[in-house]
Amino acid sequence: VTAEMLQSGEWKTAQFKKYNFEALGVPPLGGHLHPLMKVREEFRQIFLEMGFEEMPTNRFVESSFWNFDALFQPQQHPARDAHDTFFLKDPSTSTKFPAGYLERVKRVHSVGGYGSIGYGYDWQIEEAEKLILRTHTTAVSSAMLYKLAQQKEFRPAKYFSIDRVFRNESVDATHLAEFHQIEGVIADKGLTLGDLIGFMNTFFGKMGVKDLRFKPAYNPYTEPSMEIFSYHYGLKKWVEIGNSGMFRPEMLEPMGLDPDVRVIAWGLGLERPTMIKYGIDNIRELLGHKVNL
Ligand SMILES: COC[C@@H]1[C@H](c2ccc(C#Cc3ccccc3)cc2)[C@@H]2CN(C(=O)Nc3ccc(OC4CC4)cc3)C[C@@H](O)[C@@H](O)CN12
Repeated sequence: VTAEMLQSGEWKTAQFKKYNFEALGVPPLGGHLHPLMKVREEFRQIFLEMGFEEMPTNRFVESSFWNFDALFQPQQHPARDAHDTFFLKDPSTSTKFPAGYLERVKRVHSVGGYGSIGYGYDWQIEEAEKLILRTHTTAVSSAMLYKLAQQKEFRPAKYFSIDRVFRNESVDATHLAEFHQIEGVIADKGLTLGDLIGFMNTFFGKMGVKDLRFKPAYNPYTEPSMEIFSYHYGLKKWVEIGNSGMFRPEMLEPMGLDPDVRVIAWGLGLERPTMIKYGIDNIRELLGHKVNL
């Protein structure tokens, strides 16, 4: 029946075939999770079954204070300039920080403390107030550790996060201006580098990745730091699968954590394992053909 038939009255004399009530409707297309979200869920289950608590990473905008200064990353570090970081225009700053903590961060950057000589530069609050798109989820890890340090009684903690991070980098077939970072953090008294190495073997072992190798590396916020490698039998070569380290005292003690509290942490990306698992060799396929990069 059409609108014309109704208007003209033709519907009164039209011959219609018998309605077949047995006819099957068109089967609705089933939805499906995006490959990145399927792999995210696999990692989340591994963390949850190992007793980790998920961190609140549902805010992409971060202050430079929590993303860099709290992590003892100096204000003149190249990662903090507009070539690598997305700065917000409006609002451009946040000014709410815990006063005492901010003073201790300022001091440890400029004159040192807690056994450190610091960086010896004139730390500027204006730099710390700048709002950015977080460049790593470690910004949330620092806020969680600060909160842990405010507890009256220290208790060990295991946190994880899997969420988007943003870097103002040139994009190519395997790098985008944004990607997903997977991060794990374990805080306890007396943890050692051996515990970190052992835990990496256990964690990656749950994904069938064995025989890890660790290479000394540098991060502003961890000392020692190690890149993590695994032998890829398909590619017949060692591939980097993540980065790790022990958060520095210059990061932990200004928060108020006791000097004997050690925090081991590690991170990896979500895109690479997803592309390997699903045999995707161009990151554009991961984000749909519409993404003109
Ligand atoms: C700017 O790029 C950063 C991203 C991403 C990354 C790197 C470091 C961290 C970190 C950290 C960290 C360190 C110390 C303390 C806290 C966090 C997080 C993500 C991956 C890290 N990478 C990466 O994921 N590679 C990877 C991971 C897993 C994998 O297969 C699965 C095991 C089965 C295969 C490959 C290495 C490279 O892909 C690298 O080119 C891209 N990296």
